[in-house]
Amino acid sequence: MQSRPYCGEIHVIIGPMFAGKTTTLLRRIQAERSNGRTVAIIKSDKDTRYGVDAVVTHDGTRMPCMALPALSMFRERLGAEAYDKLDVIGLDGDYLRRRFGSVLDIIPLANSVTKLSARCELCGGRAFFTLRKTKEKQTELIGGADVYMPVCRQHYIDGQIVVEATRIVLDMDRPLVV
Ligand SMILES: Nc1ncnc2c1ncn2[C@@H]1O[C@H](COP(=O)(O)OP(=O)(O)O)[C@@H](O)[C@H]1O
Ligand SMILES: Cc1cn([C@H]2C[C@H](O)[C@@H](COP(=O)(O)O)O2)c(=O)[nH]c1=O
Repeated sequence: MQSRPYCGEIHVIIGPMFAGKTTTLLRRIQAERSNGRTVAIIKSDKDTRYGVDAVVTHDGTRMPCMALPALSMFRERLGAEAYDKLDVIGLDGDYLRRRFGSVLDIIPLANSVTKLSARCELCGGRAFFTLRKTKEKQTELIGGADVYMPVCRQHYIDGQIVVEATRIVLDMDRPLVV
């Protein structure tokens, strides 16, 4: 009797910044390696925050990785047969709580989805969202605690009002260019 081909697993971890997505991933990798498995680590080459060729947590734990311009290139680099278990991590929402990147597209294909929370920097409660502290408006803005903070629902709403008011005031102070 022919055995069925192994068809792999996909596990997704989402959540706001500082929720421990990278920490969880690095722990899983460590556990897989301890079990004698070979693990490839891939990240977007846009993420240059704490180094180009390493995945780094916000508290400084790091592991070397391959940085690719598009994550879908991992098939070209490693071969479609090279993996049987895929752990994917990413932000589910941007600073305006809109879907971010393509991690949500993988959910219908996944075996498991874990949404982590961080600690709200304003009240210590569970933080589900990422607040941008600066006035930049573009969706993609690489940064860490200098630009972003995790917040609970209440402080997200309060924070958006404060950030928007600050933006208006700063824009009023800008010299008029004619
Ligand atoms: N407000 C916060 N809530 C939770 N963790 C925080 C916060 N600020 C800093 N950290 C640090 O960030 C670490 C999580 O970082 P990391 O795993 O890189 O998160 P993620 O990949 O989800 O952004 C925590 O272990 C903690 O040391
Ligand atoms: C909310 C938000 C985040 N980003 C960027 C900022 C960081 O470089 C990454 C998230 O990294 P983490 O490992 O989850 O901490 O994404 C962005 O470009 N736009 C946003 O709205």
